[in-house]
Parts: sequence; C-alpha cells; structure tokens
Amino acid sequence: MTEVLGRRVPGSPVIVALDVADASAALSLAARLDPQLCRVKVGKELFTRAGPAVVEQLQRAGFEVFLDLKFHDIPTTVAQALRAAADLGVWMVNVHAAGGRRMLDAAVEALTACRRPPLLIGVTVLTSMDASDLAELGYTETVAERVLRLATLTASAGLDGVVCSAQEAPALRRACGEAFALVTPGIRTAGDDAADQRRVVTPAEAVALGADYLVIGRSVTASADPVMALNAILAEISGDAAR
Ligand SMILES: O=c1ccn([C@@H]2O[C@H](COP(=O)(O)O)[C@@H](O)[C@H]2O)c(=O)[nH]1
Repeated sequence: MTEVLGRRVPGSPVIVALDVADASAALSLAARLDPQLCRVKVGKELFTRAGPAVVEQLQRAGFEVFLDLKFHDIPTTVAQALRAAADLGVWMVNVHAAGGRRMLDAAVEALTACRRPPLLIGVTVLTSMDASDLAELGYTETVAERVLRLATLTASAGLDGVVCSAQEAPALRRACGEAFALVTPGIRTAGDDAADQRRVVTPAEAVALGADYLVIGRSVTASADPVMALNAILAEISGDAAR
C-alpha cells in the first residue's frame, strides 16, 4: 500500500502512459523506471505497433500493465476482446461506458469467468473534451452531468471504476462510493503544455480531489529526464515537494 496525502491505495497511484512508437522505445523507457514506483499503460499506438508481446515483456520486467484500448463495440465483440486481454494477465482494462448497459453487462460477465480478472474500468468523457465538444455532438448535459451519468451507469453495471478528469472526482466519490476506482488522465505538472487535453489538473490537485490513479504521459515521457520528472511527481503527491 502507498500513502497518498492520507489516502491509502494499493501500489503506486501513478500510471505512466507509454505512448511511444515501438516496443524498443517502450522497453528502454521502462528499463529506467522502477515498477515499485509506477505502473505503465499500453495504449492504442504502442499496442497497434508492438502487439501483445510488448505487454508480456513489460510484465516480465515487473510492471503491472493497464491495457488502455477503450473497447467500444457490440457486447459480444467487447466480451471476447476482454477475455483476450485477461489472458494476457494485464492489471487493468477499459471500455467506453457510452457502449451502454448491455455492453457493460457483457464486459463484466466476460471477466467474471476469468481466473485472475483485471480491474475493469469505464471511460466517461475523454479528458480532451470540453463543453463545446459535447454541444457539437448534440448533448445538452454539461460535462459534469454526462460524466456523472456514465459513472453511475458504470457503477450500477458492476465495473470497478471509471476514467474521468480529477475535476469530477469529488462528485463521483460521493455518488459511487469509496471502493470505486477513479482513474484520472489529463494530469499536467505546473507550467506544462496542456496540448490536446482540456480538463487538466496538477498531480497534487488530482490526489487532493480524490483520484485513485493518475495517468501521466507527456509530463514524464516528453521530459528531458523522465526519471527525474516522475520522482518530482511522486514527491509532489506524497506531500514532500518544496518542503
Ligand atoms: O479520457 C482520457 C482517457 C485516456 N487518456 C489517455 O491518457 C494518456 C494521457 O497522456 P498525456 O500525455 O498525459 O496527455 C494518453 O495515453 C491518453 O490516451 C486520456 O488522456 N484521457
């Protein structure tokens, strides 16, 4: 267990997004990181380039892997994809909550039968989206309302948690309870470029708002010294920064 500002989470709350072009870049970055201090995330770019092999290599190196493929398809297809992910032995997987109740039910059922099921997380509203994006898609809800709707659907279907911005964490904690995992991308250290992200918070803010896991990509991976950047973030969230 790691203590983060008084809240205890199992293992490190930091998940480094290995958004790099190939297996060799991912493995050489991972070799500089300590699996005791972070988990890693394999997303669409790396998985499409390097496939299951890179997941297995990262796990052999001691990392728990979040396979971030955000499945969103008909229930049967999602269920089968999740069984394949579970066979890889990953720690966390995700689906889009917008796939709806029957897709979420199929996802939960698919993993229930697995010997070591990964944590199953529903994506609410991407952290790259804001009110204008939702309006253009025809949604009349605010971002906060839509995130809450998708999170309560996810919780009622029996998933383990959601991907959201830490900005929504207090409301989701109240609505979905202490055990519901809040996985938060859109993390930027002070002064970093938000780039395509729209709902952004700092690592310390995310933890103070009640996030369980902080997904951090470019603030670590685009840094001149990723190890130093990660250590600074860990110090910031443990309350050691600038003391
Ligand atoms: O709503 C979401 C869901 C997933 N992501 C993923 O997290 C990382 C964030 O990377 P940064 O470089 O820290 O912006 C990236 O892999 C996304 O695919 C997200 O950002 N928002």
